[in-house]
Amino acid sequence: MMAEGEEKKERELGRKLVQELSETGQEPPIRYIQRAEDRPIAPPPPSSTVPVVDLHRLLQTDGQDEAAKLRSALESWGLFQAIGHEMSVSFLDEVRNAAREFFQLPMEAKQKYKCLTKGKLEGYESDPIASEDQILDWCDRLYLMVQPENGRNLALWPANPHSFREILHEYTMKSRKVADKVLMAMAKLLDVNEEYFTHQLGDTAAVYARFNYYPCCSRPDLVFGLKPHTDGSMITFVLLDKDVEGLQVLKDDEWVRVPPNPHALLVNLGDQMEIMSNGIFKSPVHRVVTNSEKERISVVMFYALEPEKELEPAERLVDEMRPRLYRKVKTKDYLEVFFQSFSQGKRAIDWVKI
Ligand SMILES: O=C(O)CCC(=O)C(=O)O
Ligand SMILES: [Fe+2]
Repeated sequence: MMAEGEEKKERELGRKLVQELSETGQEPPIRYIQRAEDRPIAPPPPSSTVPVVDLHRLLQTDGQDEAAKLRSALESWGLFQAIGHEMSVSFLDEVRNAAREFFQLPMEAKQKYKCLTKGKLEGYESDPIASEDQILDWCDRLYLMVQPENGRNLALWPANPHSFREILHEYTMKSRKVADKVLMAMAKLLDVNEEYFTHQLGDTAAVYARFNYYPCCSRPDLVFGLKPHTDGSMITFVLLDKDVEGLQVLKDDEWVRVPPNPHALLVNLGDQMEIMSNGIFKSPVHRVVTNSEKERISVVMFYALEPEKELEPAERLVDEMRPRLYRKVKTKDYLEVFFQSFSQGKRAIDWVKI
């Protein structure tokens, strides 16, 4: 572990990326070490496995069985592996490879994409520090707004690998189509207007791509790649590493490992959907563990309401039988509380619970 003097020096010189810490092969610095009671312990074999939903089947006229699977997945897990989404494995591999190639560039080449504006989260960096006593995650990331298109900061979009921008654009467009389909199927399940969620997102939705890179860690028993959290989005897509496992989801107080599946896109509900569905659908707590031998990547798309929009349960889902569970807030106010809570390993949703 890092001595106190060394830590002070680090604070003065600026922070190292996790990749640089990993390359030293030393034990993780103290700021990454979880409290004894929070450390990852390998979960026992789970009593259930993450549900898989075939989106192609779901949208066919006889898709009732698949719709029932979707309902159960969203009510009891808050996530599922989507197949039949019409993106080919070779395309998904291109996205994964673009991510991997970016993180493999020399450090000087990546430093260009560091965001220098304080308070802005976009760009290449390690876990942003939001509070003094925050325990840091063993993860570097490249975080980019992809929609609305006029909100893109192209200076932070890597020019290398040379196909990166084109692939990210294509992935953005294709994923959005899938997101709209999933959201329409969800609206149908809830018996609200089929376009309720897609309209709420609309042209102004804030969509961010986050490329996560989890370098090898000599002490996976002490740190998290990502500490337990929920997403602040409405819905999230995670393109998991093709080979290396790491993501776990909390289901009935038990950590369940999410296995890699090269064809699938993991669909994960965020807090905004839990609120909008008045608690019928859940925003699951999940975490990422590290690996001493293998690095891992993931590519995540977060779909969220435009920051000025009001966030509240759909009126149709509030009645005498099901009273309103969350109060109305402005999305940007929610997200501000969300990022603070996230850094401390706390849930923001309690702040809007009635
Ligand atoms: O890397 C993963 O598998 C999940 C990432 C995640 O949960 C996130 O970026 O919010
Ligand atoms: Fe997440």
